[in-house]
Order: sequence, then C-alpha cells, then structure tokens
Amino acid sequence: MHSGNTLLSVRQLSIEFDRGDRTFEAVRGISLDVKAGSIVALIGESGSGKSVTAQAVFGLLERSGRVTAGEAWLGDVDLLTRKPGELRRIRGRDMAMIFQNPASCLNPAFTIGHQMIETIVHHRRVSRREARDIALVQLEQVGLAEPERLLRRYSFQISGGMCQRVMIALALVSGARLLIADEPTTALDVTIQAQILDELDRLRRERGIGILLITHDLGVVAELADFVYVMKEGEIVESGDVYDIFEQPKHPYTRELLDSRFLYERSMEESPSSDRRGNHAARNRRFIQDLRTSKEVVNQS
Ligand SMILES: Nc1ncnc2c1ncn2[C@@H]1O[C@H](COP(=O)(O)OP(=O)(O)OP(=O)(O)O)[C@@H](O)[C@H]1O
Ligand code: NI
Repeated sequence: MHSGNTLLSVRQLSIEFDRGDRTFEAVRGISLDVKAGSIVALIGESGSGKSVTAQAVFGLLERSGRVTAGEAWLGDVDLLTRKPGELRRIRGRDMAMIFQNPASCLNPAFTIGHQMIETIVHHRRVSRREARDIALVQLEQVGLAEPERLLRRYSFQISGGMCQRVMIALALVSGARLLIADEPTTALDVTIQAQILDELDRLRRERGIGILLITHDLGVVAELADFVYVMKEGEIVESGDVYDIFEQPKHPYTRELLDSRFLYERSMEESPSSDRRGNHAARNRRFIQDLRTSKEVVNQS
C-alpha cells in the first residue's frame, strides 16, 4: 500500500513565532511523507502544531511566524525556498488546501462561478467559455446537483457542506496532486461529514491524490488513513501504519489519546450497554480489528 511514490516530503521542519519580546518554537524538527494515493493523518492534542505545519508547507504562515529550519519537498521543488510568486503558482497548480471553515476561503464578493472560472483560466490555457464547462463538470464530480444554478450563487447562500465541496472542486480544477485538509469536516453536521470524507476517499482512490488530513476524529483516522503521525508539543512522537498505531501504540501519549476517546460514536450506539463500561482502549482495539477484517474482505473481492 505504501509502495507509491512520495509526493510531499517534509524534513526537519522547525517553526517559530514572535510573541512580544520572546520567540515561541511551535514546531521542532518534524519530518513526514505523503505518498500518492494515500491519506496520511496528522493527529495530536490542541496546540501541538498541526495547523502551523500545514500552513508552513502551504506557504500561508502568519507574519509573526517563520520557518527556522527544514525542507518541504513537493517532487523536486523545496517549497520553503521558493519566492512568494512562485509558491502561489505551485499552490494553484500542484497542491490545494481545504480548511475547517470553507466559507472563509471563498470570496463573498464574487459568485461561485466567477471564482471557479477565474481559477481555471488562471491555471489552464482555456477560454472563459471552456472554463465554465470545466467548472460544471467538476462540480458535478464532487456530487453537487444543479451546477448551473450553483455557479450564480455566493458562498453565503450555500450550506457548509456545499461550500466544502466547492472548495474540493476548486482544488481539483487546478489538477492538484497533493491536498492538505485541516479539519475539513469539523464545522459540518454528521451526515455531511461522512459525504465529504467519502469524497476525499474517492479522490485518493480514483485520482491517486495524496492527502494530508489533520483531524481530531480518531474514528475518521481509523477508517480513512493509511499512515498516522502523532504530534505533541511541536514534535512527532510516534508514526506508523494506521493499524499498528491503533493496535500497538508505543508512545504513552498515543495510548493516552486512544484511551481518552472511543473511536467511533456510531459503534458506541450499536454496542450493548454492558459493553460501554469496558475501557476505551479495549473497545478501540476491537473496532480496529473489525475494520481491518472488513478492509481485507474488500481488498480480496
Ligand atoms: N499566529 C500565531 N502567533 C503566535 N503563536 C501561534 C500562532 N499560530 C499558532 N501559534 C501557536 O503555535 C502552536 C501550534 O498551533 P497550531 O494551530 O498549529 O495547533 P494545532 O495542533 O493545529 O491545534 P488545534 O488542534 O487546536 O487546531 C500553538 O501553541 C499556538 O498558540
Ligand atoms: Ni489546528
């Protein structure tokens, strides 16, 4: 599963913020890889440095922050050494990022259509008319009905789930190979969450896109991710195949993380009440075993 080629390779990345007269080291020498066609989860407690890592790779660190060491290779380009203009081009063409609050990334001053067509014209040598057709196809591909109508609407006129799909469509029109998703479903209700996650899974399978997924939802990690990195206080404390991480967490912090949350609320509802008194870790392990069995069945058929 991990034999595919590496899309993103982060090496020894360190990030610092100015805080008044002091500096704060938010990320300390982390390394991670994302391969084509895989979903790599970045998990860890709040404030551990997941989002700033994503922002640094994407070239969107706030002004008070800076990369003090390290490399981030996208193919044979070190993103951290590129000039802003060059980075913008790469960002549009080779990688895309979707955020927790999609509405904030779409511009409320322009229609969805305007923004999609601009993006397409910017990245491909096509006329606006052709760009419009591409936009329609792409919106349909991410499961949006009535794309014609959608093109005329503004971000504040559509639901969060639709907005997130538009963001994914926008990411795709540029032909991105790498997608960074920072808590892409946190702001959405459960049914819509599942649909968006299915969409990400499909992108990975059908387009071979590599996805770096930041999430607090360990159930999502168990179901979708191939590989997991665990962050704590700016460092990666453990990494491994998703099954290994869940079945045999080595670092006390990972164990704590697994103990602290039941992996999948749905299974919680399905399990008999006596089961609920068992400890989280045991139930999580059982959940992972079931998942592994069901995935193996799918792979064999
Ligand atoms: N602009 C900023 N200025 C100063 N410190 C910052 C800034 N942005 C982030 N930090 C600090 O960097 C650390 C890492 O933050 P980050 O947002 O990456 O955490 P996270 O792992 O994404 O947490 P969460 O799960 O809550 O999203 C935190 O201590 C945070 O306070
Ligand atoms: Ni974050």
